[in-house]
Amino acid sequence: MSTLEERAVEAADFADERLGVAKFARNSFNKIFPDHWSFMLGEIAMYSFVILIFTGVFLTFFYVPSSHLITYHGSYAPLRGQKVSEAYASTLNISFNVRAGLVMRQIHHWAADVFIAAIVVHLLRIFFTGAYRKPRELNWIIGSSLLILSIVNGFIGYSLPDDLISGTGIRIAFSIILSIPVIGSYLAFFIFGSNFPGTSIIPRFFILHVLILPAIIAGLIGAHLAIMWHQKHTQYPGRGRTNRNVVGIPFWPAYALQAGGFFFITSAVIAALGGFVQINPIWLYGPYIPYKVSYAVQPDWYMGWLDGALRLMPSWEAVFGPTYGGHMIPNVFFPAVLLPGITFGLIFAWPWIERRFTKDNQEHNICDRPREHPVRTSVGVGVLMFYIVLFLASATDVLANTFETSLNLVLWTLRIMLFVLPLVAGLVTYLLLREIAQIPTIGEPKVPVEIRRDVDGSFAFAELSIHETDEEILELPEEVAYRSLVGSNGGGQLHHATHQGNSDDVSEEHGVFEVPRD
Ligand code: HEM
Ligand code: HEM
Repeated sequence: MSTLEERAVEAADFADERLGVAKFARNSFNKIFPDHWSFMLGEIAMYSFVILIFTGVFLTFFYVPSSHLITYHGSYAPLRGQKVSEAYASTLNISFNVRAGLVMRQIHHWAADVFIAAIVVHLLRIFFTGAYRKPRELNWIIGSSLLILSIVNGFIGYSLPDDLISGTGIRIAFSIILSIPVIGSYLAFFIFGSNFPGTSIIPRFFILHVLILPAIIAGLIGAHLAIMWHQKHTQYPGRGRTNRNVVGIPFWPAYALQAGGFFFITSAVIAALGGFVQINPIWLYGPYIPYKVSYAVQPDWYMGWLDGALRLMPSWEAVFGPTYGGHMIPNVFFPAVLLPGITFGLIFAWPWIERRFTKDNQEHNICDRPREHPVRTSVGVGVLMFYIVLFLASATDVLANTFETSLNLVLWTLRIMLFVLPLVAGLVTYLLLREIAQIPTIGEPKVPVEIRRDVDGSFAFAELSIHETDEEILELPEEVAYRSLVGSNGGGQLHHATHQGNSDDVSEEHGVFEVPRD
């Protein structure tokens, strides 16, 4: 052994004798992970969060969290001589004077958008495959909390530059908090430290954005992954997969290298977006001045549904009659407090709502195919459509301009679509899935077809039997050697065994292992 190897072995022995790391490492390295492209969605969210931390730390070196007004003398000529906040001036400084500052800002912003998009699609994957059912309800709850915290941190993040768009967003947030019955005005003054805009909100947002919320999010992601590791991932139905086993690739080296590679791919895509696609050019919007607002002001995409709800809400002001002292609930309360409350309340409660109807209290480690659950799938599609229409509604002014029509027409069209489209989408999905269920061959393995072309140019089709293909394509021998892990939890040694080949084993899938789930 070379000296370097000797040193490495000594270091490993040192750690093992004191911390018992060898057993832990062996158990972890041998852990079996089911594999499917849709399991990468959670990973994209995780990797984007890592990118957010790296780029965010860079930004903290230069960003100044202060609403204090100064006269701008920086390198962006059109704004010279204007009164702007230090926060705005420092973000301009990051964009124009700090080396790699603009690309870091843009990567941070793109990473935030990708992060939340990945979370939402990950949630949809979990929903449509029923992966939230027993025993994974706790991870569903932690995940839903992560979604809320990430949206809030995204909103706070893009409020930090204190430009005209973000300032408008903070003003809307102030009105929303004010609208909460009884406690609204106290809460708004507590959070803002004064009437709007005040000078406290930017520094307070800063500390929430760079420390408190990321720390909570990081802790919850840790818990989320630890629970997933302990419970073992679900797997899709397929050859050899049962509710009681785990079929997949070992953590080391296959899974870890695949995941590591995927981290670099995610980083590369986000870096390319940050490098080539402009996002949030705050110098074009100008500094925040409370009495100003501009055309085509849109928040980041994940706030679009709330903005759309605010726009679509009719101008009703609910007054709770004389019995309650004639208390008026401001209009914004319904779309901006009640709607998110109901939305997230339903998301949190979904596993239990479903259980109430299905009375299903069994453990489920095999994912559902969405088509096999027409009710759940069509409810999901209908609800998704509701939020897509709300999202579209955040662009009412742009839509009216694009289609050269009146804002009122766009507003009313979207109001009607908000209730009609989800019903239609849900119903069509339900009917289609019922119809698919009638197809006799549904769920059966696809039958391979051989196409032959004759010398005269005509084609002849012949169906091959599954048996034929198994033999011809996979070349399965009678006796197949397969490796399996013995011992519980995937913690045992890898060993070889001989196994009688049958259609239900997974041994012919290269590099794939099977272990008992418990
Ligand atoms: C859930 C995680 C996070 C999200 C969704 C997020 C999102 C955002 C967004 C959208 C912006 C506006 C960027 C722009 O166009 O200027 C921003 C700004 C900022 N973020 Fe984050 N961020 C996150 C985590 C972090 C972390 C962990 C740090 C630091 C440790 C950080 C530091 C900053 C700073 C200093 C700014 C202001 C500078 C600027 O706007 O360029 N962020 N963030
Ligand atoms: C910051 C946000 C999140 C991160 C970083 C994250 C990360 C992950 C990762 C890496 C996995 C394993 C791979 C996969 O199945 O995709 C996973 C699984 C899971 N996540 Fe998330 N997740 C987040 C948010 C959510 C949300 C919003 C929900 C649902 C409301 C959720 C529910 C679950 C569940 C139930 C599992 C287990 C899935 C299974 O075994 O099939 N997660 N998460």
